[in-house]
Amino acid sequence: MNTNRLPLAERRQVRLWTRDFLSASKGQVATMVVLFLLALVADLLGPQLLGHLVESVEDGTTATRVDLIALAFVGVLLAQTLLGRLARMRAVVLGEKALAHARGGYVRKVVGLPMSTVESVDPGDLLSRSTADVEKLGESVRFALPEILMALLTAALTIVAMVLTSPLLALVMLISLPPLVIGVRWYRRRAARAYERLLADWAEVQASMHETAHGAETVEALGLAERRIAHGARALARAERTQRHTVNLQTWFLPVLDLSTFVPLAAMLLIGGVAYINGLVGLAALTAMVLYVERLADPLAELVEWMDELQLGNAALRRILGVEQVPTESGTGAPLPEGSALALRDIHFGYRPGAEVLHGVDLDVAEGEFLVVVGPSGSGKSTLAKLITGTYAPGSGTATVGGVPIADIPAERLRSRIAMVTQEQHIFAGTIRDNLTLGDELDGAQAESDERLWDVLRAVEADGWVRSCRNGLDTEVGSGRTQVPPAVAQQLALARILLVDPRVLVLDEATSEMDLSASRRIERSFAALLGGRTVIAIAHRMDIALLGDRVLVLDDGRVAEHGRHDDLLAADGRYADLWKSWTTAADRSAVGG
Ligand SMILES: Nc1ncnc2c1ncn2[C@@H]1O[C@H](COP(=O)(O)OP(=O)(O)OP(=O)(O)O)[C@@H](O)[C@H]1O
Repeated sequence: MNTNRLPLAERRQVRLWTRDFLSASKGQVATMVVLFLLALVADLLGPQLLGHLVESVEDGTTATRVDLIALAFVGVLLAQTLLGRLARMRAVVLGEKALAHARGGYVRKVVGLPMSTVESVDPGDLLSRSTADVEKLGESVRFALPEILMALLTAALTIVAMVLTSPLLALVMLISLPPLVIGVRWYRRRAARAYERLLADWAEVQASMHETAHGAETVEALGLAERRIAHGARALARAERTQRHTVNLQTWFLPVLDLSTFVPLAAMLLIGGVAYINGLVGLAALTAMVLYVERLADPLAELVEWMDELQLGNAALRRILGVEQVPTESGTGAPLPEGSALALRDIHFGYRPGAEVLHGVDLDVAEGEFLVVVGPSGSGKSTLAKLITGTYAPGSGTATVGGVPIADIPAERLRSRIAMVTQEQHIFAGTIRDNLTLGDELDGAQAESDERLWDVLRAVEADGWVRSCRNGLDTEVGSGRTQVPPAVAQQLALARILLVDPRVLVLDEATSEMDLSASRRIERSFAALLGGRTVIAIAHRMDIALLGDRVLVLDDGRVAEHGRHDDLLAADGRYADLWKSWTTAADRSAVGG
């Protein structure tokens, strides 16, 4: 079982990301803040009007004046509601944009990770970062951010209004500062750690369930159900303990918060009363001040409530951005390969320490040569292919293309040099154009011209089919839309590779479904793809060997023989044995069939 976890982003990285995002959306942020401020100013006018009302009534006023103040109060209330709504809508839009930005970055990074990294990390960790964590971040930016912004602005403006109303009484508020500052600092540090642990614990729960579901057949066959249930229960228990811890932290913090809102209210009534009796403040100012203090309690409570969500979102963002720290490429300054000749020298490789799969492979493939690699199952053919395509770096020895070590070539540059063609022809939901240019979009390159797309479609002989579709290149395919026949799917996959135009092609399993006698069209499409390129075909069927210029025989991770088909047959060695047993089996199945 794999337990490698992706790293967590540094707090500094999260701050940088947030700053970059905010500065890229300056205009929207400014509009949102201004709307919030206007809503708050309207909100703060309320207590002032009520204060005047109280004072006017005490001084003896007319009904008209009371009506006017009441009308102004209603107007202010309406303006506040409208502006508040507009501001929140802006905040939600901005939040969605931030979320899309984070999610897009994560997906771009993950699809660019080397296969060796993807295979070596805990799948639950990888999965939960793109599902549960993105969801947590989403809740945080959609709901917590606007609320916190609103609460902060409310608190700040309320304090400003208090200072303007009565600087003397505003000083009373200082009483609540020490417990508040100490309490928040104490809580924030602990809560941040607890939430990070909580997300990691939930990722483990997800990993455990994923592994059990994924390996259901093995679990069933080996009678591992009880063990897997216990494994899941342990992961859940850990998550539950952490969750309890976070609740525990809150139970300590909330009373401190209550205290820091209750004490100033009591102090304001007391000191304000004394000040009023001594004529230091008027009744209007005192009424407004008491209302302001009471109002401060709400944003403070909101702040704490939503700060938890924000901490959770922050922890999620650290996990999402953490993937950025995984190196996608080795040396970026490697020189460009000259030509496409391959040279492997004394390659040793194993997936795990102490279990070597390739034991000193030497191989030269000339530019434009078509080499077929054959060998018994498990002899290391696919492993050799993965080293040539740079999926894995050799443990020792060197593998070069055009004189440059493959491991030193940055992944996106390597993709346009060496491509792997497999049997899988996935059609993505989208237009035919999207399906052809996938690789370009990932690399951020210029979109291909239609002319070029038709050229490659013609080369693989799929142009007729695309023309027969009503919308041509814009025909929607995949996921229940226009059906793509399997042969065309294969041709589109080959066209995709033609667009990337790699100099070296590694065919792994790609040829296993190829019917040499019947599927002439696919065969011709393949011919268009192979022409002029260096090709290494991993053959799981021996008759593919007939297509190559040369055959290499792998046996137990070593090169047993290499040469032309006829010469190897004449040599009557390992190749001749494989050929004989394959042709006999093929004859038998032909007779049987
Ligand atoms: N991802 C992996 N992790 C660990 N071991 C692996 C991995 N892939 C392959 N192996 C092991 O490496 C050895 C060589 O496997 P490889 O797939 O390269 O052989 P192959 O010749 O392509 O076999 P086949 O013809 O059956 O596909 C086998 O013992 C296999 O179990």
